[in-house]
Amino acid sequence: MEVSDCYVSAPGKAILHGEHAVVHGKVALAVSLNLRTYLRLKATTTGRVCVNLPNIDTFLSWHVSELRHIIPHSYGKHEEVKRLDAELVRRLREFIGVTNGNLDTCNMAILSFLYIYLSLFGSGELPSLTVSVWSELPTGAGLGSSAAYSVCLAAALLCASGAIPTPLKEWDHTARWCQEDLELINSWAFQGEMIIHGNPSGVDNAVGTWGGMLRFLAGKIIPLSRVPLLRILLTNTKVPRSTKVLVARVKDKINKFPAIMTPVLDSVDAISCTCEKVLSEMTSEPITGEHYNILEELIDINQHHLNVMGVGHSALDTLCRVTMARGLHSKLTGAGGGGCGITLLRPETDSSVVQTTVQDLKDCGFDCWETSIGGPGVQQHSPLSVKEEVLEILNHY
Ligand SMILES: Nc1ncnc2c1ncn2[C@@H]1O[C@H](COP(=O)(O)OP(=O)(O)O)[C@@H](O)[C@H]1O
Ligand SMILES: C[C@@](O)(CCOP(=O)(O)O)CC(=O)O
Ligand SMILES: [Mg+2]
Repeated sequence: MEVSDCYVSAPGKAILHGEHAVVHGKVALAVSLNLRTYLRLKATTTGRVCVNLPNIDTFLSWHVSELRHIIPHSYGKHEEVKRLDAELVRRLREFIGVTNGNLDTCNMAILSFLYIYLSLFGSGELPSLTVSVWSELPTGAGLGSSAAYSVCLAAALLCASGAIPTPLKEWDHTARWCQEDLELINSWAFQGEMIIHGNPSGVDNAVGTWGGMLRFLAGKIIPLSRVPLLRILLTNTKVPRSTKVLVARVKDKINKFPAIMTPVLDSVDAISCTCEKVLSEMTSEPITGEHYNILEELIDINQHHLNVMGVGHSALDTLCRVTMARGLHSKLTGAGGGGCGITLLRPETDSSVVQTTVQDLKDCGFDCWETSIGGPGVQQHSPLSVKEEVLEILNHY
């Protein structure tokens, strides 16, 4: 089978409000970041499928005949599926040697690659190819690296299978797919997220697919086109954590104390809705200090709620305390339990205040940088439009 080579990329995300609550049917507001995951898919004639994941030190390859044995008998073509094929997952776990349900970083990444690859190609000839991925995002830190990875896999493998076209024309540097193709990419990326997260809401892969800022509620995605330019500081506490474990922890808490936890989730929902309303007002009337005061209060209240849900961490408390000492408000973003937090900067926040805050946070051992938000969703690239340092890594394999 002939597959065409391609480069694709997808952005990471920050959740402004609604993480965890969104898994339980509440509203989340999320925005894409200017940090991206890049993937190169190269057709080969070696008869092998090679996966190079330098961020997580994983380099594996199999002969297509080995992979052929994994596919359940009487396997039909899976063009669009909402649920995981449990039999395929079971066989894949057996193949990579994980039977106890405990998946580490490498196994989760490989399982989601093989799942999408075999689902898309399993009913026909398995193509020989090499997939290499490099990300600017920290892995497992709350910025949606799993979703950016899954979106890239879905886009590249769907193109390779011919299910969607490669949108890049000869003269283009970057190109995006039509709405229908994006929906297909998003639904396959969601499958990857199901393997990595267990029970994902779908908000992360939606941001990775469409980019920009969006409101997400029970699978319904509404892009927010009228939003003010927000200045945000991102801090990575570097405390490792797993989204899957944290999502399961919140679920246990809700099951244990439903009467206590339900109002907390409802309150987070109201925070997201209030935030959305304020952001919209900020685009239709002159921005005032009061708008920012409300945004800051919402951040503080939500951070308390996330602590109540059991997804805080002392490093995140340190982040909140250190920034508060400079008059800045922070909350965790993503699954919490460590990982990253966001700090809202006011338009009038002096660059000297930003600099000293960044230094204070670095002195705590954290990574910290001001970020720009709202970058494009999944894209196909010509090699010319991939940053040289990224291209060098992807072309190394
Ligand atoms: N660049 C990458 N290369 C390979 N796998 C990745 C990459 N980025 C993320 N992953 C996969 O996603 C997992 C992290 O997902 P998760 O715990 O949801 O954290 P995050 O907040 O970054 O999405 C990793 O364990 C790995 O399996
Ligand atoms: C906690 C959650 O709301 C977001 C998880 O984001 P991340 O994987 O930590 O980047 C889970 C989800 O929405 O699926
Ligand atoms: Mg994730």
